[in-house]
Amino acid sequence: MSRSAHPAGPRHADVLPEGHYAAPPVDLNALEPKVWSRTVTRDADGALTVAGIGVRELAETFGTPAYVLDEADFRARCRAWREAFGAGADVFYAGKAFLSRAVVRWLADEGLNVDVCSGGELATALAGGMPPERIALHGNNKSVAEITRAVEAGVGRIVLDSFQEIERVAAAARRHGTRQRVQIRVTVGVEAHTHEFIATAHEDQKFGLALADGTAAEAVRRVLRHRDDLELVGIHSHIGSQIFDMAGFEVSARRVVGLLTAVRDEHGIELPEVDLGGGLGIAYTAEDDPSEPHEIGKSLSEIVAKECDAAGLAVPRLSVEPGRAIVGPGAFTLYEVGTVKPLTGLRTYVSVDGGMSDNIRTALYDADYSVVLASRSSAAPPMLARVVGKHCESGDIVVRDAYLPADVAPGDLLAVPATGAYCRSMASNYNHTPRPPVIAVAEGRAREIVRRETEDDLLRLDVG
Ligand SMILES: Cc1ncc(COP(=O)(O)O)c(C=O)c1O
Ligand SMILES: N[C@@H](CCCC[NH3+])C(=O)O
Repeated sequence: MSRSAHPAGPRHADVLPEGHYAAPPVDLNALEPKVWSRTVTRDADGALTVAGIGVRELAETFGTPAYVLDEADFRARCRAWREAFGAGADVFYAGKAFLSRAVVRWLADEGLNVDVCSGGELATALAGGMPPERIALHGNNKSVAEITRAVEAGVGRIVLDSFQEIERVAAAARRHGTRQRVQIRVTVGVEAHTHEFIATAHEDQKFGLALADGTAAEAVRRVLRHRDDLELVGIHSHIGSQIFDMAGFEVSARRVVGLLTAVRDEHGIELPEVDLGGGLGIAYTAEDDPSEPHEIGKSLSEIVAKECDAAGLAVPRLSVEPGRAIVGPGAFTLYEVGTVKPLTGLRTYVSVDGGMSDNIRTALYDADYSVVLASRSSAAPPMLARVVGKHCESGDIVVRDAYLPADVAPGDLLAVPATGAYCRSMASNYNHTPRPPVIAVAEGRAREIVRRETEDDLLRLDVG
C-alpha cells in the first residue's frame, strides 16, 4: 500500500493518521493478480495455495520464514521475454536478483543466458550447467582472479567498466591465449525515475564510462588497441532498476546508437551488439503498473532499428538483462506471526519470524510491499498494521503500511508477495539469524532448492 493523500475509506478497526493513508481494500482476502505468481489462489478453507500446495503444508514441512518460488511462473516469464524480443535478440537473466543451480537449469532449458557480477555468481552459473558462452560477466571492480576465471571458463562476454579493466582483461586473455569477447558499459546520462541507490545511468556514480565527456569513446580506442586479445562486440547500457517509464530506455537506446555511429565514423567498424540492460519494474502493490515484456520488446527493437536506419548502420543484435521482472513476481515470503501489539491511536504492530535479514529492501529503499493473511481467510474488519521483523532495529520493517484483518493472531501465516528478486540474494545473518530456504513449487510438489541455514552453518565459520 502506498502512502498517499487519499482520505480513509470505510470504517475499520484502527484509527488512521488523518488523510495520510490509502483506503483499505474492499476485500482483504482478495489476491491482487499483479503481485502474485500465476498459480496462487485460495482453497475452499480460505488458505493460500501455490501450484496446488497449501501454505500450511509448506510451513509444516519446511518451516517459516521461507521463500516460495513458483517454477511455472518463472518459466512462463522467461518464455515471455524470449518471445518478446524474438530470435534476433538475447535475454540475459540478471543473476543478482536470485541465483541457484535449479534456477540456472530452468534458464538454460528456456533458452535464456545469464549475467553474473561476481565469482560466486559465475561459479553458480557454471555449476548449474549454463554453457559458458551464454554467460556475461559484469562488475565495476572485478578482481583479477574473477577475470581470469571468466576468461578461462570461456564466458561469452565480459562487460568492461573502467580503463584499468581493459588492461586486466586483455592481459588475462593474452595469458590464456584467447581473444575475449567484450562490451563496454557506458553511462548515457539519463536520470532514471527510481530510488537514487538503484539508478545507474546518471554520470555521478560508480558504474560505466561516460558518453558525454568522451570517456566511452576513449575506452573504445583503448580496447581496439588490444585487437589480438579483445574482440569488441558491442556497447552496454543499464540505466537502473525498478523503472516503469520507458522514456529512459528510449533515450539510452538513441545515445548508444549514437556511439555506434561515432565508432563507425572514427574506426570504420560497425559493432554488432547492443545491450540495453535490465531494470524493468514489477508490481509490488496494486498501484504499480508495469509494462508487459512484449510492449518493451517492441518498443526497444523499434527504436534501435529506427536510429540505426537513420544513421545508415546495420541493426545490431539486441540484448536485455531483466532480473526482477523474471523472478520477482514468482515468489512470496511465508512468515508466522509471533506477536500482535496494538498501539492506541496509531496502528497495530504485527511481528513475524523474519524481517530485515530476509528482506532488506523496505529499510534500504523505502520499498512498498503488500501482505495477506495466508493460512485462512477472515471476515474481520480491516486493521491498519505494520508488519515488522524480529531484529533489534526499529527500522526492521517488512511492510510499512498494510491492512490486515483485525483478528490476526499469533500462529497465523502471512504471505508477502513479489519477493523473488533481491530478497534471498540480499539476505544477511544479522543478529546471527540463519537465512531462510527457497522452496520451489511445481505441479503439486515442493522441494528446497536452497536449504535453510542452521546455527551450525553459522558456527562453522566461527573458527576462533
Ligand atoms: C548491469 C545490470 N544488468 C541487469 C540488472 C538487472 O536489473 P533488474 O533486476 O532491475 O532487471 C542490473 C541491476 O540493476 C544491472 O546492474
Ligand atoms: N538490489 C536492488 C536493485 C539493484 C540492482 C542491481 N544493479 C533492488 O533490490 O531493487
